[in-house]
Amino acid sequence: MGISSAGPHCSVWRRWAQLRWLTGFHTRTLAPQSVTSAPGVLQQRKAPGMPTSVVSRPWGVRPRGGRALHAAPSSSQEVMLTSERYRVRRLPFSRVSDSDVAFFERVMPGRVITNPEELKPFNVDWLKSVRGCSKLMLKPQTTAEVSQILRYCYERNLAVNPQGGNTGLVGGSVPVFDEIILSTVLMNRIISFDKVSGILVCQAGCVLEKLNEYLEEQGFIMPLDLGAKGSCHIGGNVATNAGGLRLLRYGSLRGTVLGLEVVLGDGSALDCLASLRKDNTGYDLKQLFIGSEGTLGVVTAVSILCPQKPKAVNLAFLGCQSFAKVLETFTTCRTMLGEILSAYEFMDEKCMELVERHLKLSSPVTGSPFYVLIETSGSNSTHDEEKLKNFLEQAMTSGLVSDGTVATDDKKIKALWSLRERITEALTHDGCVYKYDISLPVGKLYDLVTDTRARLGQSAKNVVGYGHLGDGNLHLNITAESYSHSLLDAIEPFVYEWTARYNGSISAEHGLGFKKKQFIQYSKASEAVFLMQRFKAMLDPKGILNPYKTLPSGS
Ligand SMILES: O=C(O)CC[C@@H](O)C(=O)O
Ligand SMILES: [Zn+2]
Repeated sequence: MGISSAGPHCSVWRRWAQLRWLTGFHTRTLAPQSVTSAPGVLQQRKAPGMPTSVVSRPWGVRPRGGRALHAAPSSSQEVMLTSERYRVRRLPFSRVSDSDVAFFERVMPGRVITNPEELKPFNVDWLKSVRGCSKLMLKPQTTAEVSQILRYCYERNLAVNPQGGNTGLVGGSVPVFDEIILSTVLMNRIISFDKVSGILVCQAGCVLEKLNEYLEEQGFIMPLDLGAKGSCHIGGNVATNAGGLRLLRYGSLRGTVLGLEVVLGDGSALDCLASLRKDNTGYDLKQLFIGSEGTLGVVTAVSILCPQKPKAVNLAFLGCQSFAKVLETFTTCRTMLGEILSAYEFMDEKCMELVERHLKLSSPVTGSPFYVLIETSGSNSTHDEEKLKNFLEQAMTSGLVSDGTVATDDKKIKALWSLRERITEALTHDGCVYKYDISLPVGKLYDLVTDTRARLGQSAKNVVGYGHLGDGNLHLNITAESYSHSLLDAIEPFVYEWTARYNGSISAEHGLGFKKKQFIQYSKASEAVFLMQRFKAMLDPKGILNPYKTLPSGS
């Protein structure tokens, strides 16, 4: 449908959207996977058909009021061991002995996993791209237990891999060799919530979506939302400084996290669990742990500032004929929507093709090379709709947008969001995925996709670009039939050099983990990396915490 026939009036849009909904757009409702059992304890329930050992499946297995859906890709093929695929040498840590296992059994009886079958899913990342061979997983319930574990590991020189929901995309959440997996899965207690200040204090293993559900009941939401919400743990979110879909509105975790409790490499617990908006007493130590990917300490509890739940939410899903129009639409909507703009996401037509082909989702808006998803969240639906209507009128009459649909009801909003949120999942069905999570000046964002596509030609199956345009964050993804060193060599360091040329970041929100750590110098000066290494040596002198991650090896 062209701009002229749609007409610039909002009600026309909505009627037209409803028609589209009836004709082509499907939503699915899945059974809930998680339940709240005792007050304050958020538990996960095994979904039907799921192996007992897998209580969580990342990247949004399940929808709630949220818009996440569906399971991770399954592959019958064994994932290659990280140590075989990449040239990496095991550091001289001790190996877990029977007496170590006996010690842990005494500390946390019944919460010590040594069964190789049970350990399997926790040794492999969600993308099925890296695999460790840990022989031991521990499931502490309290900070005191985490302290006991780390004190012992420190004495014994045993390496530890802290693990939340295992939803990471850079190989940071699984062991590289035989590190002990320290899972936060049973640390899922809400400690307090203050309705006046909106400050939530909870243990690190609370699932993001469960926290959001808990808050919604009280008229609040989490300041963070991402596709993996159904499985990811808040401690893991903090450890990676996850960005997600609400960052444009509520800012990064560096602003919303007010306090942390962390256990250091020698087992000492650091209580910085403040619940204050303002606190200028000395250095802000919690910032060191936000985004440190479990290499400086294990986050055991989080204090976080939560916004009010918006009363009115609207979504517009629009087609644009060029990336220049995507940018101009952003400028226009920022000006015209102002304080109610809560998300501005973009995706190219390849993304939509893959979502349709692999997940059988059909978009109500087709025929454009680019799509944008604009969300407004406010407190007055009449006011918000009026603003959105004016913006849409402007965008359409000026030719910025060539097609589109709007949704105000919850079900349609979720279904539209899933077109964006499920791109990651669709990509995994397309073959082997090479992921790049890049920050760039917004005007350059799509040039990287175009240049990469031209460079790789037929050697890649698909090269797609999407992401959080409002945050200057591109998700460049390349798929191929199978993993190949030569394709990787064609992509890297090309993508990193390109990014550095424009002073971008080679990891906007996913962290460096195992896969990107060797490339840190493209985004950080050597003096900065050196200082990071000194922090690491000070806080984790034996280097037992998440070794082989974040900081470059061999330096
Ligand atoms: O899979 C990716 O590249 C991005 C995942 C996530 O950060 C998203 O924004 O959907
Ligand atoms: Zn993202």
